[in-house]
Amino acid sequence: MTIKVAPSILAADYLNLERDVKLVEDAGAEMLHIDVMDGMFVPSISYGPGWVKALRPVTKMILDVHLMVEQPERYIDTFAEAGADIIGVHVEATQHIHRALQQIKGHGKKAEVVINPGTPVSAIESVLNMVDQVLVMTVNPGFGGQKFLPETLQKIERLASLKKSLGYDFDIQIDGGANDETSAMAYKAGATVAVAGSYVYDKVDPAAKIARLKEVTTD
Ligand SMILES: O=C(CO)[C@H](O)[C@H](O)COP(=O)(O)O
Repeated sequence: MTIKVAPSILAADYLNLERDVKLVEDAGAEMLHIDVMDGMFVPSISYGPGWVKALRPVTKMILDVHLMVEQPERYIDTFAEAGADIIGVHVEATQHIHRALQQIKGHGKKAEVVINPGTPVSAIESVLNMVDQVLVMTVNPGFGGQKFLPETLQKIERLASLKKSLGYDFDIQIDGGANDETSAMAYKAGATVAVAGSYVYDKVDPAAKIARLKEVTTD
């Protein structure tokens, strides 16, 4: 067993996106992480469903769409139709998290709930039975290249323990500041997927970085 790797295109070269996507796919990444930011829920603005639609035919990787937007239920249908496989919604961004997750599942897509560093696991306990993935933000969302917050490890441990005791089957994903050291710690705590942006794409040899993430998390 190793951690699954989800490179974030936030750190890729947008003018050579197809090349950067194929590079990580060939290196064994299982998912492609697409950070959608609305300039409201988070300060940055990134991309919309057109990007998902453009990416769908160029890769077989799972398209993992992380909606960092206010009232994400307004956009779930559009991203599902664009070709997302997993759609993630923040519990902090909607008054109706249960309905938003139902909406995702209604499209036959995998449903993900996301919590910010300041949000406790208790805020999502009542929906854990209906999700395919829980994303624990390991930085405050909005920007790539931040430092991993080690206090989030306790939440990963708590989720792993709930998953075991309640017999659930969701993935536990980390996002923010993932590198070989922090991914190894998160894997030990129970994380099963690492989103990695700047670690994979910022310097030379993304393929070697992915291999390294797998190496440090091999049981
Ligand atoms: O969700 C995000 C930002 O809100 C990014 O996916 C995340 O920050 C990954 O970037 P890095 O690996 O460079 O920290």
